[in-house]
Amino acid sequence: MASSSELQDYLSVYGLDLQTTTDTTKGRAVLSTDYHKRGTVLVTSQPLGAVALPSTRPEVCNYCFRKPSNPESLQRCSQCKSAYFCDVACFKNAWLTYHQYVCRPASSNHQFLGDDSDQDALDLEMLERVALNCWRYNNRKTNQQQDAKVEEGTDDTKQYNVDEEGVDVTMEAFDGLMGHDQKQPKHTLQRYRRLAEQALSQPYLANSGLKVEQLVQYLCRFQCNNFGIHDDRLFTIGEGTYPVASLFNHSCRPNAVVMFEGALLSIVAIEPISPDQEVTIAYVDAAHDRSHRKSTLSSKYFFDCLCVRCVDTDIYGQIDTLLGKEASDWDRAQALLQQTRLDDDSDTPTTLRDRILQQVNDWDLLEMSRLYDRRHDGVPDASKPLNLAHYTHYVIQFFAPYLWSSCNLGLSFGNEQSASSVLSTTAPSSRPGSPPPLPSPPPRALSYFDDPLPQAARPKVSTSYKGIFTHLLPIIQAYPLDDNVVPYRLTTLSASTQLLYDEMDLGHWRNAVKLGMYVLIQYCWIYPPYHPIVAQHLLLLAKCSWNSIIKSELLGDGKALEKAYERGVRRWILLAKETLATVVGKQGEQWREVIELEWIFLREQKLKE
Ligand SMILES: C[S@@+](CC[C@H](N)C(=O)[O-])C[C@H]1O[C@@H](n2cnc3c(N)ncnc32)[C@H](O)[C@@H]1O
Repeated sequence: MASSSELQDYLSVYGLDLQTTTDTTKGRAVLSTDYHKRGTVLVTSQPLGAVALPSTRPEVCNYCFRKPSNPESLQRCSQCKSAYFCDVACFKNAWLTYHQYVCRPASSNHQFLGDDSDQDALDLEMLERVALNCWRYNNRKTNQQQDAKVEEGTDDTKQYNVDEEGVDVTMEAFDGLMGHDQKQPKHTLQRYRRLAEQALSQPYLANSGLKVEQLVQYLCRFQCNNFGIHDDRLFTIGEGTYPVASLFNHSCRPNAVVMFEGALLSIVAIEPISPDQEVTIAYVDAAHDRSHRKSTLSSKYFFDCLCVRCVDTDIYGQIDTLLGKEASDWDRAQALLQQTRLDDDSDTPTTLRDRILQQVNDWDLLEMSRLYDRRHDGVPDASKPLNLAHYTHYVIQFFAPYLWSSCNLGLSFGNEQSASSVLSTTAPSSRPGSPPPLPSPPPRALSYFDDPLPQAARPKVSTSYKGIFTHLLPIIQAYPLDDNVVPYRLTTLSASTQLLYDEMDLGHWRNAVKLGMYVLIQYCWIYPPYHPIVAQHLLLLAKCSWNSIIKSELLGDGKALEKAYERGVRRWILLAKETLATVVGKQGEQWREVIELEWIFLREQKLKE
């Protein structure tokens, strides 16, 4: 067994410390010992076991979990016909570590069958993989101890590099994980016992000496600790046991996020973190209502969340009141979206989707921009329900300066500091992988604004989240509401997000821009500005705005509208570049896309001059 300092040594290299709290439910907490900039990779974590979701198997390398842009380039195992690999090297590594044990001829292959919702199949596969690794590790340790006895006087120096996560570190972290075995419901333990017996019936585990109780304990740990593995678009592609990453506690307003490069997990700071501050990640999506978050955290992780967002009196806590109850709203939204339109002759939209779409179709972007322009004193008409268009344009006046100042782009009226120069200083140097050779347009071009929004924007209120919230909450809550489409409710957000993707699929780019702006506002309430979901959404907005320019040119919509989209493209690209570079990194597809879009956009602007 590794001495307890090996894990601590590993964490200390990253400026982190694992401390035991006085709260027995909480257990340990990871505290920072240094000042960490936003974007810093706080720690990396290797999987003890990782399984791809059945639906993603033909697209993901079964060993390294990379997802090539062309899935056809993956090579399929000729025996089981269900595992795909980047190349021979990945196949060999997989074969040596686990695939030789789990690979069965396609005709007898039960394990890989099933769909993503077949939790038993996923749990069983993960259990077998982790059990195999634990068994091999224990064997190796026993052999090493015997060898050490024979070679008396052997040097007892460490066998690992402290800055690399050796297997000793992974195993020490795994051994200490909480499983809340005593709190698991009886039926769950019965299910785990059945899975454990099934795993031990496999020929390669039958003689491992592992016991059913031990495997039941592993399964309890999986429930409270495992991660969904996502690709760089944040789509879940698999599940992994990452013992080192599992040391981090939860907050609904976290200061760090989990990112993946293939199967390698990184914990990345999304806010500056000071010494003695706890590093937290989110176990559940913050875009859920408080009762949903709390019940998931309580049933799956066995704790009552008392984070800053879940504490009533705090400003973040009040956000949940604004977003509304999700359980009923969410169900209603889904039901309404599914509901087919019964009366096709009627002009009155009958589904939530139709109502939102009608508001989006009626939404005059130019008129709204003028009404809520800094030169006018536009506030929504208090006698009418607050619709999506008025809500979005009114609130974005507050959130645009907030995003700008949070992202520290240094753009303001009379301040021509180049965004790229700021980018180069804020981009993390610790991130692996070098940027691809991409065109680099003149930096001043994008940061030059023909209108000096947003820092000079009206209304002049604080650009802090708290300031905006305190100012806006009583105002937007004072408006009468159309019960069917309440702009700030989670129900409306979820329905609008689906509609946004549908409109993009249909090439309705101008509607997509409007919906995208609305969704951005809701994200600003819910996520910190450097959250990867926000970064990804900014890129989407930039793309929709660019496509709207093309469409406007084709349809001859007029210069004013084109200008509005151009301003949008500039802003969203700048923000997307900054946030992507910081939290997602410059090695992925999204970085390439934003740089290419910037290049095309600036070339077009030059041609127009
Ligand atoms: C992934 S582990 C986190 C590391 C854990 N604290 C440890 O010592 O191993 C998840 C467990 O930590 C505890 N936990 C995590 N976040 C918490 C929080 N915000 N409040 C209370 N307990 C928390 C719960 O017991 C949960 O089941």
